[in-house]
Amino acid sequence: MTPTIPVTRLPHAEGIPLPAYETALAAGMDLRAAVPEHEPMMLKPMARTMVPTGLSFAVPAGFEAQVRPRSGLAAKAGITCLNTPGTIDADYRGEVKVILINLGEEDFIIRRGDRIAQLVIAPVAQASWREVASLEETARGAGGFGSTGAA
Ligand SMILES: O=c1ccn([C@H]2C[C@H](O)[C@@H](COP(=O)(O)OP(=O)(O)OP(=O)(O)O)O2)c(=O)[nH]1
Ligand SMILES: [Mg+2]
Repeated sequence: MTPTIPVTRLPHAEGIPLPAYETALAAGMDLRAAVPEHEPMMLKPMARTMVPTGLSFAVPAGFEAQVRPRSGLAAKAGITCLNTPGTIDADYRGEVKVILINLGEEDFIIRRGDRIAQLVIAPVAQASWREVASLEETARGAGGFGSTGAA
């Protein structure tokens, strides 16, 4: 299924391409920084910031959008999304922002149009609770947190 997402480009995103799949079967569309041309952002080691994308969009009901890190930025510069995966609710109409943190050792510069994160559209379910006295048994039971062994 290929949902179509209504999107508005805010004035500060003028001229920045909409997020796009970079390859035929990519899962994510790269999100670009809508920072002013003359005011790149500087992210010092261990600092975090909210990077504007200049985009507001209406994710269809039954889907969510996830804001995820780009592996290249993580591997090369220690840049990641602090709240990964960021959750964009289907009823959110504000500007989508990317919360980046610099876990590397060098200052990181974010320039206008840089691809800073990626957006994955995923189906999502809303659940309701049915409170019960006890749960059905399973082989795993309460085992977790390494209960099956390390290697
Ligand atoms: O990386 C992100 C994460 C969230 N959002 C926006 C869209 C999302 O629908 C809204 C709320 O996000 P979330 O529920 O994660 O944050 P919250 O702290 O629980 O805020 P709220 O009380 O508004 O739900 O913020 C972003 O723009 N970028
Ligand atoms: Mg919330």
